[in-house]
Amino acid sequence: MTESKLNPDNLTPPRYRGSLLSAFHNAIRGILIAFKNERNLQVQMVIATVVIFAGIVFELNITEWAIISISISFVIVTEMLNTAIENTLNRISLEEHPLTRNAKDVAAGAVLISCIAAVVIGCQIFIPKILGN
Ligand SMILES: Nc1ncnc2c1ncn2[C@@H]1O[C@H](COP(=O)(O)OP(=O)(O)OP(=O)(O)O)[C@@H](O)[C@H]1O
Repeated sequence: MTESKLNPDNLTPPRYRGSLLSAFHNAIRGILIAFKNERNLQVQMVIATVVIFAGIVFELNITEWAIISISISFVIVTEMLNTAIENTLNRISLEEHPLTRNAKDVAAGAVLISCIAAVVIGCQIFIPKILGN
């Protein structure tokens, strides 16, 4: 389908429009594909599991669990968006290009910021508990 034939009020090409159920199925597929193919996501999930286990051991309160949950989700979401951006750029062209480099580096930078924030939050929550304060 050419771009000119797309309805500006609904930019999804007709052949990809589906039910709510198929949208949910596609989203689950996206999550599974990302976790299967992205080593960084697998490492982040291992770290998240350790953090959740530590949260149980140190008996985090409801607010601390909320902050930890948001931090873990933030890292996973930025990593998945980074993967989506990388895939899109690679689909457009595998040729070296400074704009592709910038786009990939900016996306990777977003992941780095989310990881640093998660580490800082983890330290703020767990260090006082480890030190027994
Ligand atoms: N087509 C390209 N043109 C220019 N630079 C590129 C291109 N593809 C990748 N790069 C550079 O190489 C880096 C790594 O890109 P790549 O697509 O291999 O990501 P990756 O190593 O799989 O990253 P991640 O670990 O986040 O999945 C990019 O951040 C960018 O600096």
